[in-house]
Amino acid sequence: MVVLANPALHSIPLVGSPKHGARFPGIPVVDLSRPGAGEAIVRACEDLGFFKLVNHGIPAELMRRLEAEAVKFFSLPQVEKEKSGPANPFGYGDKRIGVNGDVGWLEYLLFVVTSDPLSCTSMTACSFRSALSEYLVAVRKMASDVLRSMAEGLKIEPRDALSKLAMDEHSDGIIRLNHYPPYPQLRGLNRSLTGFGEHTDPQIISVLRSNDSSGLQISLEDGSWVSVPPDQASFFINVGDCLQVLTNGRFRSVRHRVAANGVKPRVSMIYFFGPPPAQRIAPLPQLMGEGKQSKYKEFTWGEYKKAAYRSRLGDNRLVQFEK
Ligand SMILES: C=C1C[C@]23C[C@@]1(O)CC[C@H]2[C@@]12CC[C@H](O)[C@@](C)(C(=O)O1)[C@H]2[C@@H]3C(=O)O
Ligand SMILES: O=C(O)CCC(=O)C(=O)O
Ligand SMILES: [Fe+2]
Repeated sequence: MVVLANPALHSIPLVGSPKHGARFPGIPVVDLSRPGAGEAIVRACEDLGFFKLVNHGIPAELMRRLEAEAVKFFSLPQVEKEKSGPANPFGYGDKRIGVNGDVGWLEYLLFVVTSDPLSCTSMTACSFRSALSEYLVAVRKMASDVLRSMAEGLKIEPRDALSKLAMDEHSDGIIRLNHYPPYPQLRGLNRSLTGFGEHTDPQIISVLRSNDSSGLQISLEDGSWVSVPPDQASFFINVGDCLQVLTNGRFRSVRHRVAANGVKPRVSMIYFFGPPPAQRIAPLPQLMGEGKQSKYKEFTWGEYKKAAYRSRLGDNRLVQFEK
């Protein structure tokens, strides 16, 4: 493993660019406004656990406003930003991800989404809070549409079987704003710095939007990595560990990572939709044929999350819950 010998970087590993697999047909694109969206979502979640969403109905202005507020925050002097930290796990974080020794070339803000989104961000400016609050409301509505459409594609009733887990008033939502700063010393090296190391997201789905800077990569079933071309007008949806369990392994919780190219800063915003802490996570009975056994032991989201927060970023967190 190559690491940059700069103590300020906490030995952040370098990553090369993935070679495009000749047989990879590209990231699936789902048009949420079209009648066949449900089937397309199911196909993408089975094949990759990941897809790009277009015609999602979220005004570009909402995304641009939140991005501009995030950029304004990340441009503050370090001492100012650190007044909102350290992330434990919520707040401002710099290079350290979680509390178990993971590091990456990024800084971030992590907030819990409460039923009153404004109260969770008392540490940020008023304009930031209102941009965030409007964004959260819009993304919630869109994620609910995506999960309903997914249920339709899976042919399960009721159609809110999935969306109600993510949209309940006690659902455990998190919003994360990531900033991967430039790193001029990388120029000419043809390498990137690990921005966010490889991992799966523990929740049901994650809804990601970024600026037009590359870096996100996903892992295919054969273990190879492919780059996701950025698209600031679209959203990217990740299947998380919970959704893999809810579908008894039919959907793939996608392994992904971010390689910080060091040239153009990347700014991303990810809304993680988790179920309520007391929610039992088990395959949906509607998806279990007669006599079919669950591949997983029973657990609640609260139990899973506790175990997840004790793990390292790259660990396979589901393995200890497999039968
Ligand atoms: C190393 C860690 C950071 C993380 C909590 C964990 O112990 C393992 C899961 C990590 C992750 C990945 C997806 C999301 O970014 C995140 C907020 C989450 O729910 O699980 C992070 C956690 C974090 O940064 O606190
Ligand atoms: O910043 C990104 O583009 C993705 C980060 C990510 O995967 C995460 O925060 O869980
Ligand atoms: Fe992630």
